[in-house]
Amino acid sequence: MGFIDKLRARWRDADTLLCVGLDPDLARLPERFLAGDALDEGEALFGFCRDIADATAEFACAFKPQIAYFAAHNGGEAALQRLIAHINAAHPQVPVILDAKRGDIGSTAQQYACEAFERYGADAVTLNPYMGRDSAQPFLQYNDRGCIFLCHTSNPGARDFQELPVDGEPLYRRIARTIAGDWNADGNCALVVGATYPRELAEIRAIVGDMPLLIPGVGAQGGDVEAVVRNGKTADGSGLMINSSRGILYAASGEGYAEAAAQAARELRDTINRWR
Ligand SMILES: O=C(O)c1cc(=O)[nH]c(=O)n1[C@@H]1O[C@H](COP(=O)(O)O)[C@@H](O)[C@H]1O
Repeated sequence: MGFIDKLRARWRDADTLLCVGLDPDLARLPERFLAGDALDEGEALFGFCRDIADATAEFACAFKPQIAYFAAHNGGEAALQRLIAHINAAHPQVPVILDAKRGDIGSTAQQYACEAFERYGADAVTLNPYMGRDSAQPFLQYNDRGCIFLCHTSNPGARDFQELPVDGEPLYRRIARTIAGDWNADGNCALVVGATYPRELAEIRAIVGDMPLLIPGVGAQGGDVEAVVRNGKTADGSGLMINSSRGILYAASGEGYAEAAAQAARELRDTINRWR
């Protein structure tokens, strides 16, 4: 089953629009992962994220590991590979989005696509559309996998370029229109829209029909869940992967970290569902 169908099945069967972000910051891991003289960074990253994934899977429509938190450390990439293999085996109904924000000339993009889909076995990957259609093509041609393009990001600097006028409309609208109308021939595209820009979210939803939207920025970045759901949902009350990373991962710092993460995930799922 392709990414978009897997996601739609998960929305329906588990009644959740919550995406659990796996951004393991070594400095914030519970004590038990940091004990001993010779810290095995890869083992710590894997063990923590496995526990979080197992505790939160029932509330998740997707998992989103952020590659930088792994690649920054010795053994981190092997840990990420093990983590995605674990999720695919233990929670095969929950799609995995590799958050890598890739984008380069075609020949290099081909290698990045191989990394995301073959090496890591991800169902989808986040991509930067800045370099244009040919930079996206190596990813798009894996038509059973999801290509999730940055459209209007959650950070303050999103305004620097993404809102500049292009032929009378802001660039983020042009990106939404081009991807929905041209790049999505195989129906495997989605867009990233920050929760911190709910007005722009409504505009983008109006352009892209029922294309799935990945929405980071609730919780730690201050995005409002009610505004996101009201402005971003599709007619059937789905269409969204609302991500929370730090708000779930670090709900507690001591031994109860997995239970606290599950509780935070359950609460956010319920809050999202209240507004659907
Ligand atoms: O593509 C992303 O996931 C992303 C896009 C964006 O515009 N803003 C954004 O915060 N993200 C990612 O979403 C996650 C947000 O984490 P929290 O703020 O801790 O929930 C991080 O992994 C970011 O890298």
